[in-house]
Amino acid sequence: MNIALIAHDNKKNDLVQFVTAYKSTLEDHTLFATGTTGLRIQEATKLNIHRFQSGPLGGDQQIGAMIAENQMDMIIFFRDPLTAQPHEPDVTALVRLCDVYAIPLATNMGTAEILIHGLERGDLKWRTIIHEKQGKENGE
Ligand SMILES: O=C(CO)COP(=O)(O)O
Repeated sequence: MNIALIAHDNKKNDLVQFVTAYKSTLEDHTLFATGTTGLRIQEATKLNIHRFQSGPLGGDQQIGAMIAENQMDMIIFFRDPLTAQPHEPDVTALVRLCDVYAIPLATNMGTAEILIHGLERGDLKWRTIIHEKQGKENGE
């Protein structure tokens, strides 16, 4: 599965802690992140992560583009609900695209726990079917 990891500044420590706790699950997947979040996670866990631009510089939009191509299977995005973000429209657009494409999205640790356990027990297998269907439509 392709999984995106994103956290606003006040939530980065929480996400690093979360990814460290579930490293053995997450290392079986292809991980993506916005710039600073990805760096923090890489430094702490040594996981292999494809890093996009920092959020305010377009990282959320780059992840959104992958969603629009149906190439992102799950998003863990620890948002900071108490701090205004200069790129709030990008954040809103990312969340919206998750709804457009029915992509599982956790915006806090409580939901992220549930998504990870769902991932571990195969609840996201339907995404593989979507990818296979998409491949057939593209003649692959
Ligand atoms: O701002 C972000 C998400 O909206 C996260 O970006 P960084 O990971 O670069 O801090």
